[in-house]
Amino acid sequence: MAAPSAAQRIVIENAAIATVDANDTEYASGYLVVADNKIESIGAGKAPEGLENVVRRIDATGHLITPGLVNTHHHFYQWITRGLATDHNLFNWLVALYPTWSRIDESMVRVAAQGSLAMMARGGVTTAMDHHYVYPKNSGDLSGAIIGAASDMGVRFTLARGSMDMSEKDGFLPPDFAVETTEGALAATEETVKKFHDASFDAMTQVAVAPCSPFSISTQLLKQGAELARRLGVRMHTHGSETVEEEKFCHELFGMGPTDYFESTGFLGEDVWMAHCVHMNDSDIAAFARTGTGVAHCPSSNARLAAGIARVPDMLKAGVPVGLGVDGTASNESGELHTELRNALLINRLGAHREAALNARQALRLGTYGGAQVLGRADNIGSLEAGKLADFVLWKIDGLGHSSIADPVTAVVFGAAAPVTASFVNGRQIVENNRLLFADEEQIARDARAEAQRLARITAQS
Ligand SMILES: Nc1nc2[nH]c(O)nc2c(=O)[nH]1
Repeated sequence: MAAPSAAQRIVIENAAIATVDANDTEYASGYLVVADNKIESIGAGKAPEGLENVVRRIDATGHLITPGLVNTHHHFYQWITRGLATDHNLFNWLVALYPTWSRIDESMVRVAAQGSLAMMARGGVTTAMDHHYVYPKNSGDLSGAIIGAASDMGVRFTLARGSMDMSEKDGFLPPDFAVETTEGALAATEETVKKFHDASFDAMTQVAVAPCSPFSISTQLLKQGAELARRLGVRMHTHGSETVEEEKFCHELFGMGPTDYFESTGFLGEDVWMAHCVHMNDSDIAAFARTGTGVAHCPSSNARLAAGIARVPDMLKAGVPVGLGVDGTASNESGELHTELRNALLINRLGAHREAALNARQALRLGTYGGAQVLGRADNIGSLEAGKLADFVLWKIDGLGHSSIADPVTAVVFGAAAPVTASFVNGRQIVENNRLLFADEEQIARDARAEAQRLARITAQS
């Protein structure tokens, strides 16, 4: 029998390190040793001597190393419908955009996924997710195109296979032509999980069951979606409590608020994370804490759509797992996650808790470990600890934007978006000096423009 090949090591030294472990351990000058796709050791000072099979040494002087950022809510297809309906609230924004979104096809979705992923990855995202809920008839293999784009770029990825089965004719929001049948959506979701979901420790692709929102889905889809997810052992995701209009809709149709409605369908639990959660009262937050339901906090999108300010400090105090989300880029045109750390901190300080709402380290935790928690991956990513997967970022903090800020974490969270000198996923470098190593940004930009124009033309002709 052939001897197992020895692990290949990468040694990184002389960096400030924020591990985001349970004790928030930090090193003013430390080292990180990667062996194959895992962190082998991490600590203060220089790396241990005598390591074998060291294939690369990096002198990270002038950098902060953090866990890779984890994005917990997005809609990639919206990359080709950015900058539209810019002065709308959620409901009239959705009504304005559904007719365009209902005309997407596989080629458009592939390019939109590449654009969304590229924008995040070059800014330090190592784990991404896409809540894709628009599946027009005969539009091709949309889920396959999205997953292929993430895999090509080397980004760890969760596809939340979304669905909508209720429309205007039922008194719901989407136009009739934009929705699937309940049975069709459930069958396609099951097929997607069986084809793509990987449950292993170092999985690069996972799939979640993700009916869209209370005003676009039936109670049956929520209940059967929850049953399906639990039968297959995968996570569940949806939008909830985003706006006052949604709250009113739920009270009028279901006789209760969104959180009680979700709980009545089985759609709360440790295996669920929900986007937005802006309009939550004390009992809603307590229900999330009691059931272990996670939250994807999307501060920029909530501001763009005038939704409100989520009560993140109260959620954290109650023990609710909270991560950060870019949200779709039709409601957050920047498409970056690293700026959401700063926006989460600043926007939450406009709420009841003022300057005590969040600090820099809590913001970093939301964007890393918190994200890993809500995606169900806190055992393998989200903090820098021996045995965890080697997903991490080297932020350059000795340049113009940051060198005069003494504290490295404050520099990265409060300061301008810090340049990413290197980003690693699963022990493999995917970004160097803010450039993607496995994608051509200029080509993606050209393709995205062409596909955005093609979609606008098709919509105008329909
Ligand atoms: N911010 C967003 N909220 C949503 N609700 C829903 O049903 N779709 C969306 C969306 O695309 N963005």
